Amino acid sequence: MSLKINAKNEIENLASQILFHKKLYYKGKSIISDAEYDALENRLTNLCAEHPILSIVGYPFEESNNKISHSIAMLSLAKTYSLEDIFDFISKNKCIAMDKIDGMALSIEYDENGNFLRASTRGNGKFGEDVTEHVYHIKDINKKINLVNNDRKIRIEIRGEVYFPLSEFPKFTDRFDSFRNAVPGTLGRKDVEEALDVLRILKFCVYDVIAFDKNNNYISARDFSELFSLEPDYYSKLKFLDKIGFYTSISHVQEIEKLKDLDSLKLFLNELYASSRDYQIDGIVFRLRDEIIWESLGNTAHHPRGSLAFKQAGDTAETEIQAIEVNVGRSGKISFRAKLNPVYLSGAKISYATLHNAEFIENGNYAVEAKVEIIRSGEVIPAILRLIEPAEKKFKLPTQCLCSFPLTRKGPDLFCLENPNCTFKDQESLVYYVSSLDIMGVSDKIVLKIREAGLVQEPADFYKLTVEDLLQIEGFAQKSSENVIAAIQGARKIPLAKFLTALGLKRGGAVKCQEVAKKCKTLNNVLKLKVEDLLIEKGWAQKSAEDFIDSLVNKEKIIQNLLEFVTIINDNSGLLSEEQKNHPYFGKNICITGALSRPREEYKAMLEKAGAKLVSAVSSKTDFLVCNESSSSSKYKDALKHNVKILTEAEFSEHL
Ligand SMILES: NC(=O)c1ccc[n+]([C@@H]2O[C@H](COP(=O)([O-])OP(=O)(O)OC[C@H]3O[C@@H](n4cnc5c(N)ncnc54)[C@H](O)[C@@H]3O)[C@@H](O)[C@H]2O)c1
Ligand SMILES: [Zn+2]
Repeated sequence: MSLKINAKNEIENLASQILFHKKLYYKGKSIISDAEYDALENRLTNLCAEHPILSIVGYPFEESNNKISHSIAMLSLAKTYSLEDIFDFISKNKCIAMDKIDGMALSIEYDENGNFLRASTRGNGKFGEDVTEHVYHIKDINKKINLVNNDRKIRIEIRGEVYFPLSEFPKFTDRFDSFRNAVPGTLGRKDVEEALDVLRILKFCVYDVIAFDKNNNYISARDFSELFSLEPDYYSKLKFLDKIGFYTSISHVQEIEKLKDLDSLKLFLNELYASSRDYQIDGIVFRLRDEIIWESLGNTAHHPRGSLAFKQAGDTAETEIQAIEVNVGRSGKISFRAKLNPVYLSGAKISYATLHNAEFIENGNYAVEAKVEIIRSGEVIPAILRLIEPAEKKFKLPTQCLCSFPLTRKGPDLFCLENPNCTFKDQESLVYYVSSLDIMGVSDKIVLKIREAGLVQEPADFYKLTVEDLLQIEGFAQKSSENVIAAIQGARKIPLAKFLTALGLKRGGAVKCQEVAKKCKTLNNVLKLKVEDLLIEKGWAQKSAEDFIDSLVNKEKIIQNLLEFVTIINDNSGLLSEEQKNHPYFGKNICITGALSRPREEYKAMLEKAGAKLVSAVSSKTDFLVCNESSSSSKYKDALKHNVKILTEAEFSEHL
């Protein structure tokens, strides 16, 4: 009896976890690897194969009115991690193998004259989100196709994967955390105009076509091939799509001839995985070549029976936990990470893995000296998969925050709630430190990511970062990591006023810090300042002077640690504000619209530095609209209406 209850609890627990992770995943925000997720689904399949949650396809976007109904359901794929399953599948049927592109499925419909009609996402398989507006701007998707011999006036629907080309990603790391969230993030945007620069570079790879006759009846595989004089064979269908102007990744589509045994299959797959492509794949799809048999096999509620995807488990390795480090997040939430005996996984040296929260540590019995298996599957920060051998001593969860105040337990997490001034949870101050120093190419978003990965606790930690550290964070490639490290290391000489501003001292805005720097000349003198010394200066009241000195004292340790890495240049303030005041954009309201060659965030930072204000709409108070081309956008029209000067990007950047 109790066993049954336990199993029931586990089933419910698994189902709710699966739903939870699905929701995050389809928003492009997954927090566990696919292998971890698939393990949950597998466990549920073993306990209760008919559980309804297992046949849910996708996860719909938030409620909206713009749903498009799919006349033929857009399904998922059957998946396996086992080579034997694949060998079995291809031994029974003549198959082809092709990339399973890690993007987002789209349905593109054309009318009987070959004109682009509308586009939708997969959604829950039956209804998708209308993304017609977005697709107008995706250059890679044809807006007109030419079907020769289309006497029967058939209508076709193309299905494929829209993806973010890898080579373009480095330009967008400050906007997106990963390839995965770049596509849903862009197609999910209500304001298409804001997403133009991304839409223009998205690529589309087609893997299927469906046809309908004048009366909207589905045209069978046999009729389709007769209609266009093709062999009823998937490969011929792809060639046909290629011919009418779609990209089909056909160069990566492999006909499978003779694979005698598992070893030759392994070799075959290794070669496929090793070939170079400008997109990420999350598997290889095996599909029956014969279109008529494929169609006759039909579908389950979840997937077509004639296709099977092979997924490669993320690489795993065994190692030992050397230490468990605590990190205070925004809102005071405590997260934990394991410092590991370094091991190499998928080409990267791994020294840390996330331990998530207090509950994860308790349930998994993780502790210093425990032997664990870790996994890295490309998408997420390395995670601990399981405990191999427990440690002798159990790990004692901390009772105090790094700020010495007691921690509060709430569900699975510990929080620092009792100290409103906890500097450790003061995430913003780290971002502030870097952004005040204007380290080129290191955006707030990058700092936050580094912070969230638990790699920095205080400003001095930035200077200890290595390329290898960054490579462990999702979205950081070799080149971008090298650039970030080079930028940080290149910014070690800091003028005094800037340094004081970057510390984020209470009442210590840029102007006040400039005055203090001018007065004191050296950091040593600043550290000796007393409240009375400030009170004799203009603009300091008792309270503000006290706050400033207090927070300077509080940050003394942080300052000392920084001095191990940075050199402070004695005062030369005053210069900056003169320079600012003379800048042509000083005090101006500037609006930017449409696609530009550089990320908007970069311009924003430059404008702020020049003392300009970036505004989101055009009104009579706006001084400039920056825009590369005339358009029908409301901002452009407003600019004409209010006589706002319109600058091209080139004109605009001349002064930056
Ligand atoms: N990490 C997580 O938290 C998490 C959560 C949920 C799901 N997932 C992962 O998502 C996957 C299940 O999601 P799914 O059902 O959306 O997709 P799927 O993996 O079942 O694959 C179906 C999709 O593959 C795409 N595709 C790419 N190339 C294709 C080709 N050549 N032929 C046919 N289809 C092709 C299509 O978009 C299609 O809709 C699993 O791999 C699972 O691990 C992960
Ligand atoms: Zn604290």
